[in-house]
This record gives sequence, structure tokens and C-alpha cells, in this order.
Amino acid sequence: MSNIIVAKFGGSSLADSGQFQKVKAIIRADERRRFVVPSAPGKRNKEDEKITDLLYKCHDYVKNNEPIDGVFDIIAERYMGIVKELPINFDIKAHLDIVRKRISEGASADYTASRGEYLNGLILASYLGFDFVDAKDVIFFNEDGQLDSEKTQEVMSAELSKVKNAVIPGFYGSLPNGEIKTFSRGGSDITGAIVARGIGADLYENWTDVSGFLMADPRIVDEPKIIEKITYKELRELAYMGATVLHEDSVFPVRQAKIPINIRNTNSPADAGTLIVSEIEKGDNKGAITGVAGKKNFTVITIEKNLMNSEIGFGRKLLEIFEKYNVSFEHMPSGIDTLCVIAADGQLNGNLKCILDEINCVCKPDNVYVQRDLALIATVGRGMASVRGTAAKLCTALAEDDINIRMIDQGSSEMNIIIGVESCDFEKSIRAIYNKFVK
Ligand SMILES: Nc1ncnc2c1ncn2[C@@H]1O[C@H](COP(=O)(O)OP(=O)(O)O)[C@@H](O)[C@H]1O
Ligand SMILES: N[C@@H](CC(=O)OP(=O)(O)O)C(=O)O
Repeated sequence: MSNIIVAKFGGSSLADSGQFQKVKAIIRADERRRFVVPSAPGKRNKEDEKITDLLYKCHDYVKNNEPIDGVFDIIAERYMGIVKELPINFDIKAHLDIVRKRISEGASADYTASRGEYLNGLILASYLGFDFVDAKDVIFFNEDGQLDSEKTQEVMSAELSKVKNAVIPGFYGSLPNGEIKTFSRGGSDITGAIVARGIGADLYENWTDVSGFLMADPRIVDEPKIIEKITYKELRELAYMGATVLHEDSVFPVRQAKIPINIRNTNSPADAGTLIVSEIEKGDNKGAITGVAGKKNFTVITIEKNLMNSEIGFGRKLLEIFEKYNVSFEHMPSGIDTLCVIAADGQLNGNLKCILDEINCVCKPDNVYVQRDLALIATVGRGMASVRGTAAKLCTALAEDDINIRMIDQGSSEMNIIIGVESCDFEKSIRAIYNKFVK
């Protein structure tokens, strides 16, 4: 046992000086919390803007040859306000000036966005009296932008073992040429997991603004129940399908090392939160679901062709077209003479017309239809496996609320049933499933 806890604090936990004080009290309460990963300041209220969003805005302004001063002043005031209200003597203005200059001179989007975490990390390190370890020196990507896990593990482990306590800003690392590269949005969760693995922590705490992983999105279902324990596998399914409390990729580094993740609430630190582990002993949860999550904005491309089933290589030819346009597809339900490809609108990236033209030219189908505005919903639970009637219960829940199911897909693990519904039925469907299985 290393007796080390890595604590990641999300943007909501570090949105203002009052939140910084809560974070310090949490760190002080347990001396095993030696490594801290902060996000950039998040929203202080519903109408507020995240610093990361403001930084991306600055980058867009520079691209359009517009001055950034108006937006950057808001960013600078947020940081200066935090420093002013904390008992520290830290010259954040000097750092802000450097960042403002580099962004104005056309720094990359990744550099620009990463400064949210960088500046917050500097302030937090000063406030906690911890060393500051720049993520660019311990997290590495290779040339094609993938995380270089081996190098990261080697350097992170060596560097962190030299210090007693440290703050490592979340969300970014560096490319082989030294340039800054960020993870995708919400990626500070991944940094926390990488740091936990790097130092061989006993526990990765992920502090946010809810008292754990909830069985459904609290913005859709009123006061959903908290999941006390969940497996990495279930969590990944739910996180991937829109339960944004934890980035879906943050599971990999800790799962390998069997480091549990504990989701906790900075605003209610006495709550136990949710524990994410590799396996949970079989209990009496047969038929129960662990959670439900979903995402909107998918497109279905349906291809019809007589005798498609006997045309060897049809699927390959079709998928090569998606590969050519760099589209990662989500699902591919099929019938005898039909095949549907479901992809997120963001993946299609304005290439839909070219993809359709190529399908017509290469696959020579009888018909191709496009349906937009599909939402996908995942109902996940290790308790669902081998329990008869689960899919029927799910379909009944939706039928009772007059919701049409456009697609249904069950993974072979029987741990996850995905349904597709019209986007306008999205929230209603989540509530119907939650009410049927949980209430
Ligand atoms: N299943 C879920 N459980 C908990 N929170 C969820 C879930 N689905 C969506 N959320 C939302 O995720 C938010 C926390 O994630 P995020 O805003 O990224 O926090 P942070 O700023 O701490 O990283 C919650 O406030 C909640 O609105
Ligand atoms: N600040 C980044 C990274 C991040 O993880 O933030 P948060 O922990 O507040 O979700 C973002 O907004 O994407």
C-alpha cells in the first residue's frame, strides 16, 4: 500500500475563491491527498461561462482577426479575483500577461485552452504550498496525437516520486515537438487517472458538484438515486453515452492498475460518493439496472439492396467509405437486405453528401435513406445479464409513454441495451426507463 490519494477537482469545485477554500479543507483533512489535479474555473452559476469556453472564444477571435481584449479581460478578472480573495501573495498578473500575448500572437487552440488549467494550477499550488509540476513535462502524446502511455508512465512516476506534494494541472500534455496538446473536453479526469497510475496511488478521488455517479442525469430526472458502487465496465458505458460526470477515457489508466475511483462532492465532503471498482460481488441485484444515459444528434444512413445478404464483401466496401472520411460509426443494425449505419453528427462533419455519393457509386444500392435527429440511450447494468424480460420491460416502459423505438441493440455481454428514439423523445424516454426500473 502506497497510502497515496490523487484528488482531481473539476471546474465547478474551483470556480471561485470560496470553492478554493473548500478544496484546501478537503486536502488538509487527509494527508494521503498528496497529488492534486485541478481543472480550469467552471461556472459559478447557470448563466456563467467556463474559463475554457472563454479561452476557445479568444482563439476564434484571433483567427477572425478580431481583438481578444474584451473576452480576455473577463478571464483575467476571474483569476485576479480568486487570488485577491485568498491569503496568498502570488503575481498572477505576470502570468496572465504572457498568456494574453501568446494568444494574441496566434497560439494554437490547444495551447490557448490549456492555459485555463495551467493558471488555476499555479494559484492552487501557491495556496496549498505544494510543488507545481507542469503537465507538459509529465504527460506525453506521440506524433499522431495519441497518448504515449509508456513514456508518460515512466516520466510521471520518476518526477512525482521526487516530490512530497504536487499540483499537476489537468487537461493537457505535450507533443514530441514540445507543443501543447489537450485531451478532448472534460479531459482533466483523464489527467487525474494518469497521475494516479503514475504514482501508484491507492485511490483516485474525483471531486465534483454532485454526491456521486447518479442513476440518471439530474438535469433530466428529479433527484436520481446515487450509485454506491459500479464496475469500470458499466461506468465506461454510461460515461461514453453521456453521463458527463466522468470522462469515459479516464477508466483505462486506473483499471489496468486496479486503482478504485471515488466520485465525491466538494460541496458536501461528508458524503461517501460512488466507488468505481473492477468487480462487485454478486448480490441481490438481479434484473436491476445500474444507470441510464444518452446522447442526441445522431444520423442513421439506411442502405437497401436486394440479395445484400449474399453479396460477399458488401459490409467491407460500405465501411471503407466511412473509414475514408474518418467517420467512427456508433452502431450497425442489419436485416437480410438492409444495413443501417448510425453515426454522431459531429463525426459526419459536413461529409454526408460525399459519403452518400460514394455509397451509391461503390455499393450500388437499390435505395439509401437518411434519417436525422436520432437520440441514443443506454440502459446499463451488470444485474441485467441473463435476466429474462429485461428488454421487454424496457420496451413496455417506452410504449406506455407512447414513444416509438427506432432502433434497439443489445451487446453480447447483456450488460447494456441501446435504444434509438427521436431526439424530441429523448428526455421523456430517460424518465420512462428510470421510473420503470428504479422508482
Ligand atoms: N449520471 C450522472 N451522475 C452525476 N452527474 C451527472 C450525470 N449525468 C450528467 N451529470 C452532470 O455532470 C455534472 C458534473 O460534471 P462536470 O460538470 O464535468 O463537473 P466538473 O466541473 O466537476 O468536472 C453534474 O453537475 C451533472 O449535472
Ligand atoms: N476545462 C476543461 C477540462 C475539464 O476536464 O474540465 P471539467 O473538469 O470542469 O469538466 C473542459 O472544460 O473541458
